[in-house]
Amino acid sequence: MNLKSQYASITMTQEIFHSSLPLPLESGEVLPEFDLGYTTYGQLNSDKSNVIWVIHALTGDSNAQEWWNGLIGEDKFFDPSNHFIICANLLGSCYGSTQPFSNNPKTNKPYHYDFPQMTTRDLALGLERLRIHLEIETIHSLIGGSLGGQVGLEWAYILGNKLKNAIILAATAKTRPWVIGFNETQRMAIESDCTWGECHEKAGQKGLETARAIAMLTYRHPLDLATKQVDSENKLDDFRAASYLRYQGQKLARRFNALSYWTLSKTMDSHDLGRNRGGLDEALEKIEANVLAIGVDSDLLFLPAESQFISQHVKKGTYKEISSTAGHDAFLIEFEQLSYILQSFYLQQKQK
Ligand SMILES: CC(=O)SCCNC(=O)CCNC(=O)[C@H](O)C(C)(C)COP(=O)(O)OP(=O)(O)OC[C@H]1O[C@@H](n2cnc3c(N)ncnc32)[C@H](O)[C@@H]1OP(=O)(O)O
Ligand SMILES: N[C@@H](CCO)C(=O)O
Repeated sequence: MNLKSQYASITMTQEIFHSSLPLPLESGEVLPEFDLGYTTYGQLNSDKSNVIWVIHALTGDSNAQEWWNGLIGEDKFFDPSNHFIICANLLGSCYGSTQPFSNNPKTNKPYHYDFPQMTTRDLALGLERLRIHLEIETIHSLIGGSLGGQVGLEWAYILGNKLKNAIILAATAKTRPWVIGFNETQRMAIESDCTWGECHEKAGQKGLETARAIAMLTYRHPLDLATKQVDSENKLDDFRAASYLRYQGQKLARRFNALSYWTLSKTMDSHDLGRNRGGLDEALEKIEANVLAIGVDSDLLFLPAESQFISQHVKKGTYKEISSTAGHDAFLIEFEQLSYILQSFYLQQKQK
Protein backbone atom coordinates (compact mmCIF):
# COMPACT_ATOMS: atom_id res chain seq x y z
CA MET A 1 0.00 0.00 0.00
CA ASN A 2 1.34 3.45 -0.84
CA LEU A 3 0.03 6.45 1.00
CA LYS A 4 0.78 10.13 0.62
CA SER A 5 1.36 11.97 3.87
CA GLN A 6 -0.23 15.31 4.73
CA TYR A 7 3.01 16.85 3.43
CA ALA A 8 2.44 16.75 -0.31
CA SER A 9 6.06 16.17 -1.32
CA ILE A 10 6.93 13.56 1.28
CA THR A 11 6.27 9.93 0.50
CA MET A 12 4.92 7.73 3.25
CA THR A 13 4.53 4.01 2.73
CA GLN A 14 2.97 1.34 4.92
CA GLU A 15 3.89 -2.27 4.21
CA ILE A 16 3.89 -5.68 5.80
CA PHE A 17 7.13 -7.66 5.66
CA HIS A 18 6.51 -11.40 5.73
CA SER A 19 9.37 -13.68 6.74
CA SER A 20 8.81 -17.31 5.83
CA LEU A 21 12.14 -18.19 7.48
CA PRO A 22 11.69 -19.42 11.06
CA LEU A 23 12.93 -17.11 13.83
CA PRO A 24 14.79 -19.01 16.58
CA LEU A 25 13.95 -17.40 19.93
CA GLU A 26 16.13 -17.09 23.02
CA SER A 27 13.71 -19.30 24.96
CA GLY A 28 14.53 -22.21 22.61
CA GLU A 29 11.14 -21.93 20.93
CA VAL A 30 10.87 -21.05 17.23
CA LEU A 31 8.50 -18.66 15.48
CA PRO A 32 7.84 -20.61 12.25
CA GLU A 33 7.14 -17.44 10.25
CA PHE A 34 6.31 -13.84 11.09
CA ASP A 35 5.04 -10.51 9.84
CA LEU A 36 6.31 -7.03 10.68
CA GLY A 37 4.17 -4.03 9.81
CA TYR A 38 6.36 -1.03 8.96
CA THR A 39 6.08 2.57 7.85
CA THR A 40 8.64 4.62 5.92
CA TYR A 41 8.87 8.36 5.29
CA GLY A 42 11.04 10.02 2.65
CA GLN A 43 13.41 8.42 0.16
CA LEU A 44 16.53 6.33 0.49
CA ASN A 45 19.41 8.37 -1.04
CA SER A 46 21.70 6.92 -3.71
CA ASP A 47 24.38 5.68 -1.30
CA LYS A 48 21.76 4.54 1.26
CA SER A 49 23.41 6.65 3.95
CA ASN A 50 20.34 8.50 5.28
CA VAL A 51 18.54 5.76 7.21
CA ILE A 52 17.00 6.76 10.55
CA TRP A 53 15.40 3.74 12.21
CA VAL A 54 12.89 4.54 14.94
CA ILE A 55 11.91 1.93 17.53
CA HIS A 56 8.63 2.51 19.38
CA ALA A 57 7.93 1.99 23.08
CA LEU A 58 5.55 -0.46 24.80
CA THR A 59 2.25 0.52 23.19
CA GLY A 60 3.46 2.46 20.16
CA ASP A 61 2.97 1.64 16.51
CA SER A 62 4.96 2.09 13.29
CA ASN A 63 3.46 5.51 12.49
CA ALA A 64 6.29 7.37 14.21
CA GLN A 65 5.49 10.69 12.58
CA GLU A 66 2.18 10.64 14.43
CA TRP A 67 3.32 9.86 17.97
CA TRP A 68 6.73 11.61 17.69
CA ASN A 69 5.36 14.54 15.73
CA GLY A 70 7.63 17.04 17.48
CA LEU A 71 10.71 15.21 16.24
CA ILE A 72 9.73 13.67 12.91
CA GLY A 73 8.16 15.51 10.00
CA GLU A 74 8.61 18.46 7.69
CA ASP A 75 11.01 21.00 9.28
CA LYS A 76 11.39 18.79 12.34
CA PHE A 77 14.72 17.36 13.52
CA PHE A 78 14.28 14.20 11.46
CA ASP A 79 12.87 15.61 8.24
CA PRO A 80 11.73 13.08 5.59
CA SER A 81 12.95 15.44 2.87
CA ASN A 82 16.53 14.59 3.99
CA HIS A 83 16.20 11.29 5.81
CA PHE A 84 14.73 7.90 5.03
CA ILE A 85 12.86 7.25 8.26
CA ILE A 86 11.59 3.79 9.05
CA CYS A 87 9.70 2.37 11.99
CA ALA A 88 8.49 -1.23 12.32
CA ASN A 89 5.86 -2.49 14.72
CA LEU A 90 7.65 -4.78 17.18
CA LEU A 91 6.92 -8.51 17.30
CA GLY A 92 4.23 -9.21 19.90
CA SER A 93 2.54 -5.83 19.36
CA CYS A 94 -0.89 -5.58 17.80
CA TYR A 95 -0.33 -2.99 15.05
CA GLY A 96 0.39 -5.19 12.04
CA SER A 97 3.06 -7.58 13.33
CA THR A 98 2.86 -11.18 14.52
CA GLN A 99 1.22 -11.24 17.96
CA PRO A 100 -0.93 -13.53 20.12
CA PHE A 101 -3.96 -13.16 17.81
CA SER A 102 -1.96 -14.11 14.71
CA ASN A 103 -2.32 -17.51 13.12
CA ASN A 104 -0.02 -20.21 14.44
CA PRO A 105 0.93 -22.15 11.28
CA LYS A 106 1.49 -25.30 13.36
CA THR A 107 -2.14 -25.47 14.54
CA ASN A 108 -3.76 -23.20 11.95
CA LYS A 109 -5.41 -21.35 14.87
CA PRO A 110 -4.44 -18.10 16.62
CA TYR A 111 -1.66 -18.47 19.21
CA HIS A 112 -3.67 -16.80 21.97
CA TYR A 113 -2.13 -17.89 25.29
CA ASP A 114 0.46 -20.14 23.54
CA PHE A 115 2.29 -17.18 22.05
CA PRO A 116 5.99 -17.78 22.77
CA GLN A 117 7.95 -15.71 25.24
CA MET A 118 9.94 -13.06 23.39
CA THR A 119 13.00 -11.19 24.58
CA THR A 120 14.32 -7.82 23.43
CA ARG A 121 17.02 -9.82 21.60
CA ASP A 122 14.32 -11.69 19.65
CA LEU A 123 12.60 -8.40 18.78
CA ALA A 124 15.92 -6.98 17.58
CA LEU A 125 16.48 -10.09 15.42
CA GLY A 126 13.08 -9.49 13.81
CA LEU A 127 14.16 -5.94 12.90
CA GLU A 128 17.46 -7.29 11.59
CA ARG A 129 15.56 -9.60 9.22
CA LEU A 130 13.65 -6.59 7.88
CA ARG A 131 16.89 -4.60 7.41
CA ILE A 132 18.35 -7.44 5.36
CA HIS A 133 15.15 -7.74 3.32
CA LEU A 134 15.27 -4.00 2.53
CA GLU A 135 18.95 -4.33 1.53
CA ILE A 136 19.95 -1.54 3.91
CA GLU A 137 23.66 -2.05 4.55
CA THR A 138 24.27 0.80 6.97
CA ILE A 139 21.96 2.52 9.43
CA HIS A 140 22.90 6.13 10.07
CA SER A 141 21.03 6.26 13.39
CA LEU A 142 18.64 4.16 15.35
CA ILE A 143 16.58 5.88 18.00
CA GLY A 144 14.22 4.43 20.58
CA GLY A 145 12.90 5.12 24.06
CA SER A 146 11.93 2.85 26.96
CA LEU A 147 11.24 -0.65 25.50
CA GLY A 148 12.33 0.85 22.14
CA GLY A 149 15.65 1.82 23.75
CA GLN A 150 16.10 -1.66 25.19
CA VAL A 151 15.51 -3.24 21.76
CA GLY A 152 17.75 -0.55 20.24
CA LEU A 153 20.65 -1.54 22.52
CA GLU A 154 20.23 -5.21 21.62
CA TRP A 155 20.15 -4.35 17.94
CA ALA A 156 23.18 -2.05 18.23
CA TYR A 157 25.09 -5.01 19.69
CA ILE A 158 24.06 -7.25 16.76
CA LEU A 159 24.63 -4.59 14.08
CA GLY A 160 28.28 -3.91 14.92
CA ASN A 161 29.81 -1.49 12.40
CA LYS A 162 26.65 -1.50 10.25
CA LEU A 163 25.32 1.13 12.68
CA LYS A 164 26.81 4.62 13.08
CA ASN A 165 24.76 6.10 15.93
CA ALA A 166 22.47 4.61 18.59
CA ILE A 167 20.24 7.04 20.47
CA ILE A 168 18.87 5.32 23.53
CA LEU A 169 16.31 7.30 25.53
CA ALA A 170 15.00 6.62 29.04
CA ALA A 171 16.11 2.99 28.92
CA THR A 172 18.37 0.52 30.64
CA ALA A 173 20.84 -2.25 29.80
CA LYS A 174 19.14 -4.65 32.23
CA THR A 175 15.67 -4.39 33.76
CA ARG A 176 15.75 -3.79 37.52
CA PRO A 177 13.68 -5.90 39.96
CA TRP A 178 11.68 -2.73 40.77
CA VAL A 179 10.42 -2.52 37.18
CA ILE A 180 9.73 -6.26 37.02
CA GLY A 181 7.69 -5.80 40.21
CA PHE A 182 5.59 -3.04 38.64
CA ASN A 183 5.06 -5.17 35.52
CA GLU A 184 3.98 -8.09 37.70
CA THR A 185 1.35 -5.96 39.49
CA GLN A 186 0.00 -5.04 36.05
CA ARG A 187 -0.16 -8.67 34.98
CA MET A 188 -1.88 -9.52 38.29
CA ALA A 189 -4.51 -6.89 37.44
CA ILE A 190 -5.03 -8.52 34.01
CA GLU A 191 -5.25 -12.01 35.56
CA SER A 192 -7.93 -10.87 37.99
CA ASP A 193 -10.23 -10.00 35.06
CA CYS A 194 -12.73 -12.90 34.82
CA THR A 195 -12.50 -12.81 30.99
CA TRP A 196 -8.73 -13.51 31.06
CA GLY A 197 -8.27 -16.99 29.62
CA GLU A 198 -10.96 -16.46 26.99
CA CYS A 199 -9.92 -16.41 23.34
CA HIS A 200 -11.11 -13.08 21.93
CA GLU A 201 -9.58 -9.61 21.55
CA LYS A 202 -11.48 -8.15 24.50
CA ALA A 203 -10.25 -10.84 26.94
CA GLY A 204 -8.70 -9.14 29.98
CA GLN A 205 -9.83 -5.69 28.82
CA LYS A 206 -10.91 -4.39 32.26
CA GLY A 207 -7.71 -5.79 33.73
CA LEU A 208 -5.75 -3.98 31.03
CA GLU A 209 -7.40 -0.71 32.08
CA THR A 210 -6.13 -1.21 35.63
CA ALA A 211 -2.71 -2.27 34.36
CA ARG A 212 -2.37 0.97 32.35
CA ALA A 213 -3.51 3.02 35.35
CA ILE A 214 -0.79 1.42 37.49
CA ALA A 215 1.75 1.91 34.70
CA MET A 216 0.86 5.61 34.37
CA LEU A 217 2.14 6.16 37.91
CA THR A 218 5.54 5.01 36.69
CA TYR A 219 5.39 7.01 33.44
CA ARG A 220 4.65 10.27 35.23
CA HIS A 221 6.22 11.96 38.28
CA PRO A 222 4.40 12.97 41.51
CA LEU A 223 5.10 16.62 40.59
CA ASP A 224 3.39 16.17 37.21
CA LEU A 225 0.16 15.01 38.86
CA ALA A 226 0.53 17.63 41.60
CA THR A 227 0.59 20.34 38.93
CA LYS A 228 -1.99 18.99 36.50
CA GLN A 229 -4.51 17.23 38.73
CA VAL A 230 -5.36 19.92 41.27
CA ASP A 231 -8.72 19.70 43.09
CA SER A 232 -10.68 22.36 44.88
CA GLU A 233 -10.13 22.54 48.65
CA ASN A 234 -13.58 21.24 49.65
CA LYS A 235 -13.44 18.09 47.54
CA LEU A 236 -13.93 14.81 49.47
CA ASP A 237 -14.16 12.35 46.58
CA ASP A 238 -13.98 12.11 42.77
CA PHE A 239 -10.48 13.54 42.69
CA ARG A 240 -8.97 14.54 39.36
CA ALA A 241 -6.03 12.11 39.75
CA ALA A 242 -8.54 9.26 40.01
CA SER A 243 -10.47 10.20 36.87
CA TYR A 244 -7.19 10.82 35.04
CA LEU A 245 -5.95 7.28 35.73
CA ARG A 246 -9.32 5.72 34.89
CA TYR A 247 -9.41 7.70 31.65
CA GLN A 248 -5.89 6.63 30.68
CA GLY A 249 -6.77 2.99 31.39
CA GLN A 250 -9.88 3.13 29.21
CA LYS A 251 -8.02 4.97 26.44
CA LEU A 252 -5.38 2.25 26.16
CA ALA A 253 -7.86 -0.64 26.47
CA ARG A 254 -9.74 0.76 23.45
CA ARG A 255 -6.66 0.52 21.22
CA PHE A 256 -4.62 -2.40 22.58
CA ASN A 257 -5.23 -5.98 23.68
CA ALA A 258 -4.30 -7.57 27.00
CA LEU A 259 -2.43 -10.50 25.45
CA SER A 260 -0.05 -8.24 23.51
CA TYR A 261 0.42 -6.09 26.61
CA TRP A 262 1.17 -9.20 28.68
CA THR A 263 3.68 -10.47 26.11
CA LEU A 264 5.53 -7.17 25.81
CA SER A 265 5.65 -6.57 29.55
CA LYS A 266 7.35 -9.98 29.92
CA THR A 267 9.74 -8.94 27.14
CA MET A 268 10.68 -5.90 29.16
CA ASP A 269 11.23 -8.00 32.31
CA SER A 270 13.76 -10.37 30.73
CA HIS A 271 15.82 -7.63 29.07
CA ASP A 272 19.50 -8.13 29.88
CA LEU A 273 22.06 -7.06 27.27
CA GLY A 274 24.78 -9.00 29.11
CA ARG A 275 23.02 -12.39 29.25
CA ASN A 276 25.34 -15.11 27.93
CA ARG A 277 27.73 -12.40 26.75
CA GLY A 278 29.98 -12.20 29.79
CA GLY A 279 27.86 -9.63 31.61
CA LEU A 280 26.79 -6.05 31.01
CA ASP A 281 30.23 -4.39 31.01
CA GLU A 282 31.57 -6.76 28.39
CA ALA A 283 28.46 -6.57 26.20
CA LEU A 284 28.27 -2.76 26.26
CA GLU A 285 31.98 -2.52 25.45
CA LYS A 286 31.36 -4.51 22.25
CA ILE A 287 28.91 -1.97 20.79
CA GLU A 288 30.69 -0.28 17.88
CA ALA A 289 28.33 2.67 17.27
CA ASN A 290 28.47 6.11 18.86
CA VAL A 291 25.92 5.86 21.65
CA LEU A 292 23.94 8.82 22.92
CA ALA A 293 22.17 7.77 26.12
CA ILE A 294 19.52 10.26 27.21
CA GLY A 295 18.07 10.12 30.71
CA VAL A 296 15.17 12.04 32.21
CA ASP A 297 15.88 13.66 35.58
CA SER A 298 12.38 12.78 36.90
CA ASP A 299 12.21 9.23 35.50
CA LEU A 300 11.09 6.77 38.19
CA LEU A 301 11.03 3.74 35.87
CA PHE A 302 14.46 3.83 34.24
CA LEU A 303 16.70 6.00 36.37
CA PRO A 304 19.10 8.57 34.86
CA ALA A 305 21.91 6.53 36.47
CA GLU A 306 20.96 3.61 34.22
CA SER A 307 21.40 5.76 31.09
CA GLN A 308 24.69 7.09 32.49
CA PHE A 309 25.83 3.51 33.00
CA ILE A 310 25.22 2.77 29.32
CA SER A 311 27.17 5.84 28.17
CA GLN A 312 30.07 5.04 30.53
CA HIS A 313 30.48 1.42 29.42
CA VAL A 314 30.19 1.63 25.63
CA LYS A 315 33.33 2.51 23.64
CA LYS A 316 31.96 5.80 22.32
CA GLY A 317 29.32 7.07 24.72
CA THR A 318 27.72 10.44 25.46
CA TYR A 319 25.20 11.15 28.21
CA LYS A 320 22.62 13.93 28.11
CA GLU A 321 19.66 14.60 30.38
CA ILE A 322 16.18 15.93 29.78
CA SER A 323 15.00 18.14 32.61
CA SER A 324 11.26 17.76 33.08
CA THR A 325 8.54 17.17 35.64
CA ALA A 326 6.79 14.85 33.16
CA GLY A 327 8.69 11.75 34.38
CA HIS A 328 9.63 8.76 32.23
CA ASP A 329 7.36 9.71 29.30
CA ALA A 330 9.22 13.03 28.89
CA PHE A 331 11.00 11.36 25.96
CA LEU A 332 7.64 11.41 24.15
CA ILE A 333 6.85 14.98 25.19
CA GLU A 334 9.93 17.27 25.57
CA PHE A 335 10.64 17.82 21.86
CA GLU A 336 12.49 21.12 22.18
CA GLN A 337 15.08 19.73 24.60
CA LEU A 338 15.36 16.53 22.58
CA SER A 339 16.01 18.40 19.33
CA TYR A 340 18.67 20.51 21.03
CA ILE A 341 20.39 17.45 22.51
CA LEU A 342 20.34 15.67 19.14
CA GLN A 343 21.70 18.72 17.35
CA SER A 344 24.67 19.02 19.70
CA PHE A 345 25.33 15.27 19.52
CA TYR A 346 25.50 15.25 15.72
CA LEU A 347 27.66 18.40 15.72
CA GLN A 348 30.04 16.69 18.13
CA GLN A 349 30.23 13.65 15.81
CA LYS A 350 31.01 15.91 12.81
CA GLN A 351 33.86 17.63 14.66
CA LYS A 352 35.57 14.34 15.53
C1 LIG B 1 -3.24 3.69 16.92
C2 LIG B 1 -2.75 4.58 17.96
O1 LIG B 1 -3.39 5.47 18.41
S1 LIG B 1 -1.19 4.33 18.55
C3 LIG B 1 -0.76 5.77 19.36
C4 LIG B 1 0.64 5.72 19.56
N1 LIG B 1 0.86 5.75 20.97
C5 LIG B 1 2.07 5.65 21.41
O2 LIG B 1 2.99 5.63 20.68
C6 LIG B 1 2.24 5.55 22.85
C7 LIG B 1 3.09 6.62 23.31
N2 LIG B 1 2.32 7.78 23.70
C8 LIG B 1 1.98 8.02 24.98
O3 LIG B 1 2.27 7.24 25.85
C9 LIG B 1 1.21 9.29 25.25
O4 LIG B 1 0.37 9.59 24.17
C10 LIG B 1 2.11 10.53 25.54
C11 LIG B 1 3.10 10.20 26.63
C12 LIG B 1 2.85 10.96 24.32
C13 LIG B 1 1.23 11.70 25.96
O5 LIG B 1 0.44 11.27 26.97
P1 LIG B 1 -1.03 11.81 27.10
O6 LIG B 1 -1.80 10.74 27.73
O7 LIG B 1 -1.56 12.32 25.82
O8 LIG B 1 -0.85 13.06 28.04
P2 LIG B 1 -1.42 13.30 29.45
O9 LIG B 1 -0.83 12.37 30.43
O10 LIG B 1 -1.23 14.74 29.75
O11 LIG B 1 -2.97 12.99 29.31
C14 LIG B 1 -3.79 13.79 28.54
C15 LIG B 1 -5.12 13.12 28.36
O12 LIG B 1 -5.71 12.86 29.64
C16 LIG B 1 -6.96 13.55 29.76
N3 LIG B 1 -7.07 14.02 31.14
C17 LIG B 1 -6.24 14.89 31.78
N4 LIG B 1 -6.67 15.06 33.04
C18 LIG B 1 -7.77 14.30 33.20
C19 LIG B 1 -8.64 14.06 34.30
N5 LIG B 1 -8.47 14.64 35.48
N6 LIG B 1 -9.67 13.21 34.11
C20 LIG B 1 -9.86 12.60 32.91
N7 LIG B 1 -9.07 12.79 31.84
C21 LIG B 1 -8.02 13.62 31.98
C22 LIG B 1 -6.84 14.70 28.79
O13 LIG B 1 -8.13 15.19 28.42
C23 LIG B 1 -6.11 14.06 27.63
O14 LIG B 1 -7.01 13.28 26.91
P3 LIG B 1 -6.77 12.93 25.37
O15 LIG B 1 -5.50 12.11 25.32
O16 LIG B 1 -7.94 12.13 24.94
O17 LIG B 1 -6.62 14.22 24.63
N1 LIG C 1 3.98 5.56 27.32
C1 LIG C 1 4.72 4.56 26.63
C2 LIG C 1 5.29 3.52 27.56
C3 LIG C 1 6.39 4.00 28.41
O1 LIG C 1 7.45 4.44 27.68
C4 LIG C 1 3.86 3.79 25.69
O2 LIG C 1 2.66 3.72 25.92
O3 LIG C 1 4.40 3.22 24.75
